[in-house]
Amino acid sequence: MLLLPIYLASSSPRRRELMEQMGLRFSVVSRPVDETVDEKLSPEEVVKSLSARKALAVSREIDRGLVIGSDTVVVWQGKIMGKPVSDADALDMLRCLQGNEHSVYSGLAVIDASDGRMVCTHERTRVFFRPAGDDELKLYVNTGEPMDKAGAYAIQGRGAVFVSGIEGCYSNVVGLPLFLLASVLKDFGVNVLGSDMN
Ligand SMILES: Cc1cn([C@H]2C[C@H](O)[C@@H](COP(=O)(O)OP(=O)(O)OP(=O)(O)O)O2)c(=O)[nH]c1=O
Repeated sequence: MLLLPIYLASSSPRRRELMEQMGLRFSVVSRPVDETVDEKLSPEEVVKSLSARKALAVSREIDRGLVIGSDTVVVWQGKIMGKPVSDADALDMLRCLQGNEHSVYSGLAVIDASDGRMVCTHERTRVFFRPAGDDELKLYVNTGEPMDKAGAYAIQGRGAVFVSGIEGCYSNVVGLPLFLLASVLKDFGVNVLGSDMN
């Protein structure tokens, strides 16, 4: 039987590493998408909509295979934070997050390119930051790590020094909820732990 190719529709090195952690054979194919969203959408609607757009942009170009798209945002007191646009923006985000709890939402869209069937879902993780002063936050911004991360931190990097705890899925915070991905892939006939592994 021909194995179904799997495509990760993402330019994120974190998502690629998380996919590798699952032992899946896959290709990375990322296409630019319009990331503007209606401000009235809830966080889960935002991440699901953007995940679907990313996966669709790739699935349109192929005849066969499963395409995975994902999007991650940080939500603090109802405010959706994407990636910071400047160091000052990163510092503003971190000032909000320190000493507080926030949620990380990741969307997950999987499309079977052969028939267009799509499963689109999301996961939420609560994250708790200890209090931190401006001196420390500025030092962190100066590392450069916050710049391509939603909410201006990386739990898998030095940003971990601020994280006093989480409730929920860890890989969801890094950018791809792996237990959810495994469960959705099963719906499409791919068993991550099974002998039919790609
Ligand atoms: C909160 C958090 C986010 N992130 C990252 C994951 C995502 O790469 C990024 C959120 O940006 P996204 O827009 O979700 O993804 P991306 O632009 O990096 O990649 P693509 O759209 O091509 O898939 O933030 C971390 O790496 N660690 C964290 O702790």
